[in-house]
Amino acid sequence: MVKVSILGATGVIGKNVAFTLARADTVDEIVLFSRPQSVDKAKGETFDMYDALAAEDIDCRLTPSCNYEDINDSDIVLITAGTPRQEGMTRMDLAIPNAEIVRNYAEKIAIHAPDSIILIATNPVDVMTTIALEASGFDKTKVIGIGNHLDSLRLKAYFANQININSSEVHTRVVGEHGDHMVPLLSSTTIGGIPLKYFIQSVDMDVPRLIKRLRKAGNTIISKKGATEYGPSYAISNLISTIITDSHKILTVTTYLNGEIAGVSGVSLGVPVVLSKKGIAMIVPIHMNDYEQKKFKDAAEIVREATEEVKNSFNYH
Ligand SMILES: NC(=O)c1ccc[n+]([C@@H]2O[C@H](COP(=O)([O-])OP(=O)(O)OC[C@H]3O[C@@H](n4cnc5c(N)ncnc54)[C@H](O)[C@@H]3O)[C@@H](O)[C@H]2O)c1
Repeated sequence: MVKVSILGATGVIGKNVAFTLARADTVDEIVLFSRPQSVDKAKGETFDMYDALAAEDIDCRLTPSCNYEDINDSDIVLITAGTPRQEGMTRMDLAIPNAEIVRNYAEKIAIHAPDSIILIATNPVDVMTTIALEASGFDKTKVIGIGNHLDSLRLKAYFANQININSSEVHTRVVGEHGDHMVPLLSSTTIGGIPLKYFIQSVDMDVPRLIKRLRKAGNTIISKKGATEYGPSYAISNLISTIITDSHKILTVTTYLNGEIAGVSGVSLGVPVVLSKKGIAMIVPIHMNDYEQKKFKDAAEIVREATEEVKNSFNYH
């Protein structure tokens, strides 16, 4: 029996993750948790999803709820509740109000689903990962932010499209902050097993332009359709399926660092990890060139400052 609860399930990301996960048919129950004022909407979402699942003969239980008891015994609890980013806003503009929501939910998860793995999508996700870690009191291997997984998927797709090859041939990662200070690891990117620096000598590829596009990807989508939807939802359900199936894939997520990468400590950042049904089985020791390492450390300082600012704001309430 595999149970996943989604806190913020009536939102764009929450409901899309619920539907994507249900369709993947790897979960027995999904709790669509919302505030009392939104629970009727959560009910409507489940009715609509059941109709779609009937067409595919999928028997996944969908539980709309505003009652914390319903998240009891969840294997994974995903937090997507929060204010979404509007055009022109940085993820940091959302930090303080969203931290209150994440802190409250993390405390409730610790009471009702103490053996679960917590996933956080709410932005700024690197800051929220530390907030959830401290509020839940969980081991750091069990509190995971949806950091740079989506950024890494985007970059992989850009490279593949640019040279018209299957995306499975591209191995690339984005680490650091999920935001303006993301660090694409070009030095360790390979295409068909060949390091990028050799590959770009024989194909026409404007890498700086691709990186610029990557940094603006979220804002570009928000400016054109109001919200990011399919990309983050598929990235999140992909992470959940990797954990549930214990498939030990290496994916890039946000985790609290204790000096494992570039000596960075006391802050949550996106790094590649091995994911198992226990959470983070291992942080993968990445090699960065001097430029990437400097940018990674810069990102660490920026996220650390924002995390401190958010934590200090708690004292005023
Ligand atoms: N990490 C990523 O890759 C990524 C990608 C996309 C979105 N996000 C983030 O995920 C979050 C949700 O995005 P969305 O597009 O689904 O937003 P949305 O506005 O569609 O949904 C937000 C949800 O949070 C709930 N909510 C709002 N205020 C609340 C409060 N005070 N207490 C409890 N619940 C509250 C709403 O009812 C709704 O269910 C945002 O913070 C967004 O920035 C992260």
